[in-house]
Amino acid sequence: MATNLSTLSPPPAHAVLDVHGNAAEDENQVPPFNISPKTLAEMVNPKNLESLNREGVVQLTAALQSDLSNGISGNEDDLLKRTQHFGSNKYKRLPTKNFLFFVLEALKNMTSIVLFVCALISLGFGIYEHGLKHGWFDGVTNIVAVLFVVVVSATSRFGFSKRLQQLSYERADFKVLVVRCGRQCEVPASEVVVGDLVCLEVGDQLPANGLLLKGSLKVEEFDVTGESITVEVTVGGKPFLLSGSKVTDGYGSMLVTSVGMNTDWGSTMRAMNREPEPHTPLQVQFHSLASQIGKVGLVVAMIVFLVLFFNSGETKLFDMFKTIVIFINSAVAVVELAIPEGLPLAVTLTLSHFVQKMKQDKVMTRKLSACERMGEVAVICTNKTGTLTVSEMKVAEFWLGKESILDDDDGSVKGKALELLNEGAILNTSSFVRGLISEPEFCSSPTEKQIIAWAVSKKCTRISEIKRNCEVICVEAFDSEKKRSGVLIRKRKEKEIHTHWKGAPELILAMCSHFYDRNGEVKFMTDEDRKQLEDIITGMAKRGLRCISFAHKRVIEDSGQVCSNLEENELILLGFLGLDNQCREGVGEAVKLCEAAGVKVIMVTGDHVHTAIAVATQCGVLNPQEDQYDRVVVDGAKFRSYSERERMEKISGIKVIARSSPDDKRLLVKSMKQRHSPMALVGHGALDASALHEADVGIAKGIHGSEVAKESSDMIILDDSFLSVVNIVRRGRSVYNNIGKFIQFQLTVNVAAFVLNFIAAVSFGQVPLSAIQLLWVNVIVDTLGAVALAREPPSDDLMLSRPPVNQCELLMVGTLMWTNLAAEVLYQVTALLTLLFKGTSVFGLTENVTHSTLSSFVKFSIWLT
Ligand SMILES: Nc1ncnc2c1ncn2[C@@H]1O[C@H](COP(=O)(O)OP(=O)(O)OP(=O)(O)O)[C@@H](O)[C@H]1O
Ligand SMILES: [Ca+2]
Repeated sequence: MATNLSTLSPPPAHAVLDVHGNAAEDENQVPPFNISPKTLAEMVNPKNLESLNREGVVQLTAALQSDLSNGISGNEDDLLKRTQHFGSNKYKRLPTKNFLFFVLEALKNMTSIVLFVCALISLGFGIYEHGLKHGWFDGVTNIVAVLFVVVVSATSRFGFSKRLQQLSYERADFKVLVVRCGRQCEVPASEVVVGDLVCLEVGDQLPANGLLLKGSLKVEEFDVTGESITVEVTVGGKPFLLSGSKVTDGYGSMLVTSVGMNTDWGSTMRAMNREPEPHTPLQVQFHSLASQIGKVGLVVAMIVFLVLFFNSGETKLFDMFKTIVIFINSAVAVVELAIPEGLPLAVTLTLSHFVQKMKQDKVMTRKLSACERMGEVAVICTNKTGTLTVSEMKVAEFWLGKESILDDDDGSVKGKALELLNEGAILNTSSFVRGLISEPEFCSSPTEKQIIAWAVSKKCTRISEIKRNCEVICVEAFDSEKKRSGVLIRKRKEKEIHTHWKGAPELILAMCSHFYDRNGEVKFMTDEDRKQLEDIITGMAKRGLRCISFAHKRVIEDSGQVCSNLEENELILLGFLGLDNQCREGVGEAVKLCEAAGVKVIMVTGDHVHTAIAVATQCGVLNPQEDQYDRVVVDGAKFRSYSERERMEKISGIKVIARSSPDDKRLLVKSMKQRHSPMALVGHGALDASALHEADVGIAKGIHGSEVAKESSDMIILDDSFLSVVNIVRRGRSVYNNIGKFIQFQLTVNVAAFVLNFIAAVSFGQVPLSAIQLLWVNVIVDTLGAVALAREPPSDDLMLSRPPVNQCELLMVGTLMWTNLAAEVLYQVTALLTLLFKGTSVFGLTENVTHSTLSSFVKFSIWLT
């Protein structure tokens, strides 16, 4: 999109209008704002142009005690005053569920209720039979035991819900670039106040409602139904910007007019908060497994009850009733133990532990189910710059036309070529300077940062001077799709207008008809020249460099009217920069580890094919001995042109996609889905958002990722490193591993206790493990066991020579596990039954036999953990 800045009447730098004549006399007396939050809110949403025109942007800025170029003063008093008057950019959240909620939840459980009622009845019997003094004991112990169980289970669930809450707090806050007191600084979105100037570029998310002051943008808004619509926002047209929208093109700055609950986004967020976190697939499966087992348990419990009842031979009504209560108690306990509620809980705990651990490893989890899916991932698709390689680049080569220029012979370059190149480098960028003028710090993509730093290092360049002399009329922002950026500038001193382009070298070269030579002369580009220039580009790429090409053209002013579009033909080539980008330390090993673990790594990069091959070889993604490049490396354009069938055929071989556009990532995700290979995708740009969203696990980069990409992702790697991705895979596998172990443990205990009680009841007419005892075992198994297993750290052999986890396999749990389980149960039941039936004769046990049975059983269970 070409953005025309010339048509906008530039607002005065300092608005001195005192609209309300309300000057502060006393320094300490905070002058109030004479405009209400309500008026402001209603001006922007619904987009009320009339009311805005009545007020006027300049006057409005002044009324908000802000400045069109310097922003608000931003000191503590100022910020406080603003939040007091206009509110803060925070959203009221639903009160968190308190502990009592979880206690009630646990009490609502059918088993708890039955046991509680049984305990009450047994208290009644006790007192009736033995009098208050001696009869209360049994009943009260039972009641206390039930309550204790309830409290323990409520505590663990309460803790988990708090952790999840914390997670969503962190998620909602992102960094925003604002101008305060003339300086650009990053603040969390929640600290943006009314009156702030916010700088916006492609990929940003709007933190509040406001008005566009400079530049022009395309934003993606959400209408009431949640559909996204693209809206053009211009200063002269409709300058309204709504909180929560995403910037898809252009750049500019906005004045914040409403924050927090005064924006629509506020209500959206509130609605979002209300939705409970949906269960992950594993949790859902285990819930249904638990309830199915519960049903089986119920049937068996009925049988146990009937057997017990008919064996008891009670005839007196009172005794019969009493026995029934005891039996119901036992039967319920059997069911309780049979139900593996521990399974869903174990998954929940394992996942929450995962989230915590990942946070320590600089990974933020936005979606719980992603933790599970990471264990299944068979393909990791990653970009190159900053993930496989370090994020800093270095200018390694500089070519002026066909001549390579070494650092120390700058002086030998004649003419204006170098000056023009520097101009292009400094003005043709969306980056901004942060910090003090004396120690500038550039904030932008690694590429732009390096280009500017290189230009600044040239003796003849002074940023401030160039910026003062040149006015930017029109811009075309860089994105991965277009792979180039351009500006139209007016030089005030020389009264000249120039177009500057920079971008991927083949693209720029194709737009050029002339080039500069070392003597500063402009020469026509013959076919032979063109061929030589192409060879230079290929040569740089083969040395592993990212190549950026620069071109310019002087535009003839046609009756004083400058066209607002950037010219794309007959440009003069200025030169090439080659940026060196080293691999990250340890990436080679990490890629190897993935290979050993059966996870394929695909590198998708916007760079030249040869650059991609060179870097991929360095990082170990390509193996120069084995790989035939024509099979494993594919150009983005070619990949896009494949028919669906062709793509499916070739995709298993592809390891590198070069000169890719964001669309390729989406195609890749789609094809992998069709092949049922779970994939994780690492992305950063705003245009990667849909691919990130569609991938099984979308991973956004924390440092160089755009807000939109982060918003669409499942996880964010805060250090941008590929090593973190591998780390998540390892943890994801450990989730399955721990859960697998837990299933085995829980089922063994359940089945053993179940069988034991059943056999004893049928043949003995009595259950060895009483209801309360079983309840204890249940707590230990379900809760403590889950906690213990969830914390098991991942080991390296989870990665080595092991294929990715397959979810179906886990649940059918392999034959090995069933044999293990059967053997374990058989062993336990035999041992315990021997103890129970023959305890007195064989081991000479005289004590309460059931007591030792219980303790042996508990020991078995704990030992299993
Ligand atoms: N800021 C920029 N201005 C102009 N051209 C650029 C800029 N950044 C990159 N390029 C050119 O565009 C090409 C693709 O860059 P792009 O940023 O799209 O890659 P990418 O998809 O992010 O790849 P990677 O995985 O390596 O990060 C580069 O090879 C370079 O020639
Ligand atoms: Ca249970």
